[in-house]
Parts: sequence; structure tokens; C-alpha cells
Amino acid sequence: MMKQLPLISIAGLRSENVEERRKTAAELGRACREVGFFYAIDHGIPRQVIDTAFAESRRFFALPTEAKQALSIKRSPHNRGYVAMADEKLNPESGADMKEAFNLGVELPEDHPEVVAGKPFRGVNFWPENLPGWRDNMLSYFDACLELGRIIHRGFSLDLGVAEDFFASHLADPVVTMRILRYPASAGQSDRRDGGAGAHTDYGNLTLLATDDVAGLEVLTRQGDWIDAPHVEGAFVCNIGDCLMRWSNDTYVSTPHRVRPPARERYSIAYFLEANPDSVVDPRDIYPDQTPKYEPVTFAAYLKSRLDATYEHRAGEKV
Ligand SMILES: O=C(O)CCC(=O)C(=O)O
Ligand SMILES: [Fe+2]
Repeated sequence: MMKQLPLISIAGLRSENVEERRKTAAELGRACREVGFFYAIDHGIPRQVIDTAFAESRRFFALPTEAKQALSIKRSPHNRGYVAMADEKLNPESGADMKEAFNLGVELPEDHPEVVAGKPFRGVNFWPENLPGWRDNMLSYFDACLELGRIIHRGFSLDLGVAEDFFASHLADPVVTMRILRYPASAGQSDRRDGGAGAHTDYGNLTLLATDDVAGLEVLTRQGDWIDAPHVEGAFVCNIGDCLMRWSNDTYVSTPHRVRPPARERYSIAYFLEANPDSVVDPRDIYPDQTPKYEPVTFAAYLKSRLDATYEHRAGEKV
């Protein structure tokens, strides 16, 4: 039985030498086919950028409730803003998630033509007031993750046998959801194993998750066992989302995971790298000779269908 997730040094993906890149890509590929999760070390994002993002996250969640509610996701048709405790059910068949979250997307100015046109997922970010430096620090983390996510996709391309830059155009102007998360201490009150975040798969291509040292995340292996995904110093927990599973005609797997109510207050930052809204996700582009298991779909249409199922406040919305 698989007891722990694979740990992969991804420094080789930045090598000039294609053989080095291929070697790392093959390791990634194995993990993505077998469990859909891996720890990435030697990822190149400075520790200080990550530590600062966590410090800023604490600063945000410590704001008074009214200040957070003023930035509510319910005011954004673009999946940005604050999600209050118990407002989300990642597993609709289970209870509400005991967590609060704040979502950021790609930073766009108010006068950006796609923002003006009201294009789905192309809205402005909500920024908290009176937190000097917060925006810049969060955007530094955001940009570092975007670069890392693109590099990991080059590894996926090498492994899947398409051109190394296959995903580059699909990630040129992508939808990204970066979400800072806070799970309150459960104080032994909840015996729901999924009380922090209900069992779910992620929606996009690749998730880069940074955790603090409080345990909670669990992953369902293909053999049907829930295993712990403990914090590993200096590593991102990376996982494949449903969109990449679909794109790769189920070659890579998107794996259910959940967060149990933590013993102590827990913070994490999930970075969901998705695709350009207009990118057509078509398995035939990767495997022209296989029978496609899925119809082509634009990324935006796909994401909308998934979000509508997760949030009651979105029910019946156009975007
Ligand atoms: O907080 C975590 O460790 C995981 C969060 C997660 O799976 C998600 O937000 O999709
Ligand atoms: Fe997740």
C-alpha cells in the first residue's frame, strides 16, 4: 500500500540539458499517473516569499468580520473575494467546510478591455484596506507560483509526449485562483474527518499547495486508502486537477482529498493554475490516436459548471 506521496526534486526542469529535463519529467509523470499528487522540492521560490505570504494571510484573517465581509465573494461574479466560515461545501453530500478563505485572481486594471466587457473570470481583485504592503506581497507570491506552474507544465508536456511548449500558449493568459485558507482549531468538537474541507477533486490543471506545519490534509489513493499528506519543509504539495485529467484523456489522475479539522489553527495557500478562458480542452490534441473520453470544452465553460455546483450563491448566475 502507498503510505506516502512521492517527493520529487524538480530542479532538473530548469536545466539547459533536455535529458535532465526529461528525467525529472518522467518522475513527475509517474506520480501524476499513479496518485496524481507529489511533493515538489527544489522549486526555486525563495522561502522569504512564502513566509511573507503566510504572515500576510494571518494579518488578513485577523481583520474584523465586517472588514472581511465587505470583500465578500458574493459581490464578485469572477470567483474573487472572501468566503466566510461554513459558506462552502466542497463535498455537497457532506456538511459545510469549517474554514474561511480569500480568493485572488490575475491582477487586472478596471479599464482592462476584458474587465470592461464583463468577461467571465476576468474581474478585478478585491484588496483589503489598511494593510500596507499586503497587495505587493501577495502579488509577489502569485507571480512566483505562476512561473513555477508553467515550468511544471513543461515537464508534463515532455512526459505526455507532446511539444515541450504545448501548454505554454494555453497558459499565456490563464485563469488562476489563489486562495489563502484558515481552518480554526477544532478543539475536539468535530468528529467529521472531512470537517475542514470536504472530500473533493480540484477543478483546474495543477494545484500548488503551501501548508503550515499543522496536520490535516488527507489524500485518497487509487487503492482506496486515505493517507496523510503531512507538511514537508520547503515543499509544495502539488496535484493534478480535473481539467488536466480530462485533457490527458485520463492518463493523469485527479485525486480526491480532504482536510480534517485540525488540532490547532491551520493556514494554507492553494494556487490553482487553470488555463486561458478560451483554451479548448481537447484530449485529441494530446492523444490524436486514442478514442477521446471527453468532448472538447472551453476552459471557462468547464470551470463555470464546476463552481456552480460548489457555491449556493452562484446558483442561477450567468457567470
Ligand atoms: O488546505 C489544504 O490543505 C487543502 C485545501 C484544498 O484542497 C483546496 O482548497 O482545494
Ligand atoms: Fe483541493
